[in-house]
Amino acid sequence: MNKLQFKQDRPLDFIALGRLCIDLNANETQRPMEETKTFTKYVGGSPANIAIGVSRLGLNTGFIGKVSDDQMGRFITSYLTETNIDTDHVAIDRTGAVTGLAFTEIKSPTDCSILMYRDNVADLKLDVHNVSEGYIKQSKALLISGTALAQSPSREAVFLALEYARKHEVVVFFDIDYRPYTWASEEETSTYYNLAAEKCDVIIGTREEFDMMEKLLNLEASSDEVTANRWFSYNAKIVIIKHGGEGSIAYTKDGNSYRGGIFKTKVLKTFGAGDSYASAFIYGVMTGMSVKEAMRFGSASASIVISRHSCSDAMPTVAEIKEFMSSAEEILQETY
Ligand SMILES: Nc1ncnc2c1ncn2[C@@H]1O[C@H](COP(=O)(O)OP(=O)(O)OP(=O)(O)O)[C@@H](O)[C@H]1O
Ligand SMILES: O=C(O)C[C@@H](O)[C@H](O)C(=O)CO
Repeated sequence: MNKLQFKQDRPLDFIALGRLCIDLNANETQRPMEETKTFTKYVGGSPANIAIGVSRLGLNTGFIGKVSDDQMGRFITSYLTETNIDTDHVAIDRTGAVTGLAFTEIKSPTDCSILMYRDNVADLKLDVHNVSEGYIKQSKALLISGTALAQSPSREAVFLALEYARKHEVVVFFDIDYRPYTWASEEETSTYYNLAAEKCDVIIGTREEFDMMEKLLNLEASSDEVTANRWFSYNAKIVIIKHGGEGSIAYTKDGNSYRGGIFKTKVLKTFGAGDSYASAFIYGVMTGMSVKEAMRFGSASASIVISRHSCSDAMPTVAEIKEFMSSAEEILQETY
C-alpha cells in the first residue's frame, strides 16, 4: 500500500503520545541566559507542541502522557483542555516525579539554544498501563515522538501503542525528535529509533537525526534518497527530511519526491520550526492536501512560529496560515 489511508469512521483524528513539559523562554533576548532575568512559561515538549498545533488547526485531538502531581502538571492539563485536546489519557504521576523544563536562550535569530532539566521527569514514567487499546483504535492517526523511547517504562509504552496502532490500522507518524540529553548512548538511541521507525507510516526528521539512526549501519554512503528508500522497505509511505532554512524534501513510496521551500519571515528564534512544520503537514495530509501542498502548509506554519516568542502558544490557525501564505515570499532552494 503506497498511500496513507485514514479510517474516516473514527471519532478521533489524532492522538499524540509522549512528552509534556514546560518551556521557559527568555524574555530578554539577544543575550546569553546568564544575563536573563525573566522567562515566560508555556506548555512545551515536542509531541505536546504538535498536538496543540493540529488541534488549533481543527483536528479532533487526544493525548497519551503523564504529568507531575503539582502546579506544573495542572497547568499543562488545563492548557491542553483549553486547546480542545482530550486529556482523559493524560495520567498523573504519584511517585514525586517532576515536569521537564526547557529553558530557552535567544542570543540572536540564528543562535538559539535550549537548556533542559529532565531528571526524574514524569513524562518518562508513562507505562504500558497508561496505553489503552480502546482509545488508540478510536483514532485515525497516532504520533509517537522519539524522546519517549529514551527510558523505560515510557519505552515499552511506545512499543505497545505501536502494536495497537498497527492492529487497528491507525496511521502512525514518527517525529524523530532526537534530544541527546535524555539518552545514555548512541548505540541505545539508534537501536530503539530504528526498531520504532520500522512500524511507522510517516517518518519526519532532520538530516542529522537520520544520520544518528544510520550510524551503526555502516552504510557506504547515505543521502536523503538512500535514507527514504531504506524505510520504504518497512512500513513507511512518506519520509520527510528537514533541512532548516533550506527547506525540506519528502519522498513517497511510489517513487516520487517533492522539495519544500521556505517562506521568508522575521525570525525571532528558530526552535519550534520542526513542531509547527509537523503539525501543519499532518493536518494537510489528513485533510486531503497533496504531499507537496501539505509541505507548503507546514513550512508556512513554521515561518509563523519562528517569528513569535513561544512554540505552543504561537501555533497558528488555518486562517492565519492561509493569510500568511497569500502575502509571504516563498523561496525554493536546490542546495541539497
Ligand atoms: N530560518 C527559517 N526561515 C524559514 N523557514 C524555516 C527556517 N528554519 C526552518 N524553517 C522551516 O521549518 C522546517 C523545519 O525546520 P528544521 O529543519 O529546523 O526542523 P527542526 O530542527 O526539527 O526544528 P526545531 O528547531 O524546532 O527543532 C524547515 O523545513 C523549513 O520549512
Ligand atoms: O521538545 C522539547 O522538549 C523542547 C520544546 O518544548 C521546545 O518548545 C522546542 O524546542 C520546540 O522545538
